[in-house]
Parts: sequence; structure tokens; C-alpha cells
Amino acid sequence: MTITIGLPSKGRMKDDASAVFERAGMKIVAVGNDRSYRGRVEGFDDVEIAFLSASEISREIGNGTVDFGVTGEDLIREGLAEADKRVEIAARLGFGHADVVVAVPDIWLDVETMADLGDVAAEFRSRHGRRLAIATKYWRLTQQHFSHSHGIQLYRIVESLGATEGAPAAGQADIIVDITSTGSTLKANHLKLLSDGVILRSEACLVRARKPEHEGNETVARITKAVQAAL
Ligand SMILES: Nc1ncnc2c1ncn2[C@@H]1O[C@H](COP(=O)(O)OP(=O)(O)OP(=O)(O)O)[C@@H](O)[C@H]1O
Ligand SMILES: O=P(O)(O)OC[C@H]1O[C@H](OP(=O)(O)OP(=O)(O)O)[C@H](O)[C@@H]1O
Repeated sequence: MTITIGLPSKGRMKDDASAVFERAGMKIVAVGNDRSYRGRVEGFDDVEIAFLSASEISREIGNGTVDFGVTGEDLIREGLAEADKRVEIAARLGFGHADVVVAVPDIWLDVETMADLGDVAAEFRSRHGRRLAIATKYWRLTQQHFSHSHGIQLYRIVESLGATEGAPAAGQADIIVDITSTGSTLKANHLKLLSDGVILRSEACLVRARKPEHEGNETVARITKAVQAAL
């Protein structure tokens, strides 16, 4: 059985992901020319590399097209319903750190916690004639955090595909859910993080699709061990 590993073909995780595999003794070589989206691993004849974007890797692990992948935990938990049933986080790789957070305008002085935000959401319609609007590309994580973890039901999600932090100032939404690493984008857009507003602390992970045929497979065990030992 050939084991396929999805690695980032571009973006911020690409170089660090290749470096982890190299440290694990799994040197990746492109098949064909440098622009090829397929690769192999020296010394691992039954392993194939598929170069994909970080969000494609999450999707392909979810549907089992690839056996392993390197991507952010945020993309796994956002992209896959019941992620823990479908995938296993085999290793946390120590790069690509980013927190998915709830942030509100700085000038909302009396809103410091999710409970405060729940009060604002409850009164929003009577005060403003509409529901509290949240700009995000993290629909699933937002719904889990607001509806399930904090019992806040009165809000509306406004899909944002970029420059999410600008949405409140642009009048497209009231608050945001997005990733932050240094916090400088939030600050520049006059937004503040709620004290219990961290939804997920994400980093790059080696993720395995849970497949029955992986049970007892030596290559699967060897890849997992090699990467874990390289950290
Ligand atoms: N400062 C940051 N901004 C955005 N993403 C970050 C940051 N730090 C770490 N990440 C992580 O990087 C991953 C996204 O990587 P990247 O932006 O390179 O993907 P991408 O190549 O744009 O993927 P796609 O095109 O599929 O969206 C996410 O898991 C995210 O959590
Ligand atoms: O907390 P900070 O260090 O300011 O980082 C957070 C910002 O970085 C990312 O955007 P980026 O400009 O990297 O572009 P992207 O959204 O296209 O990935 C992310 O979407 C945030 O906006």
C-alpha cells in the first residue's frame, strides 16, 4: 500500500514542514521538475508526497485522499466536522503558531469577557434593530464557541475571506473571529481580545487520517515515529 503525505506547496508552513521531514531522516525530492506537485521520500519507496495548500491538506485528510498531512490545527477543526473521529494529531510540530480569537472594538469598554458579549448580543436587536454581526472565515469554530460553549444564540455570521480585522471599521460587522499571532493586526485595527476569547491555540501538526488499513501498517508507524523523534 502506498502511503501519501500532503505537504504545503506554498505559504508560511512550506519550508518548516520540509525541514521537519528532513530532520526526521525523510528527505523529500520532487518528482519531475521543481514545479511538480508530486514528490517522493528517499529511502521510503512506498511513500508519495502530494504538495497542496494548507487548507486543501485539511480537506484531503478529511476525505482520506491523503494518509498524513502537515497543516494547522485551526484548518483541521474548522474544515472537518467531528475532527477527532476522522483524524489523529500524530505530532505538534512547534511552528505556525496562531490563536483563533474573539475580538471586539477597543471602545467597547464594558465588554471584557464572553459573558459581557452575551449581554450585548441579547440586547443588540432592541438597541440596533438587528443581530450582532461577527465577521469571520471560521464559521464552525465560531458557532461552537458562541452557541455551544457560551450559550450565545443571537448573532449573525458575516463571511469574510480576507482583511477580517477591517470589517468593524468598514461597518460590515460589529466584532470578529480571526487568527492572531503577534497581536499587531488587532491593535492596528483598534480591536481587543476578550479575556476568555481564545477559541483555539493552533500550530502546525502532523495529522493522520484514521483509516482501518493503517492498523499494523509498518510504514505508517515508521513515519509517525520518525517525525515524533525529530521534534
Ligand atoms: N500570522 C498568521 N497568519 C495567518 N496564518 C497563520 C499565521 N501564523 C500561523 N498561521 C497558520 O498558517 C496556516 C495557513 O497557512 P497559509 O496562510 O500559508 O495557507 P495558505 O497557503 O494561504 O492556504 P490556503 O491558500 O489553502 O488558504 C493556518 O493553519 C494558520 O493558523
Ligand atoms: O497577530 P498578527 O501577527 O498581526 O497576525 C495576524 C494576521 O496575520 C494574518 O494575515 P496575513 O497578513 O498573514 O495574510 P493572510 O490572511 O493572507 O494569511 C492573519 O489573517 C491576521 O490578519
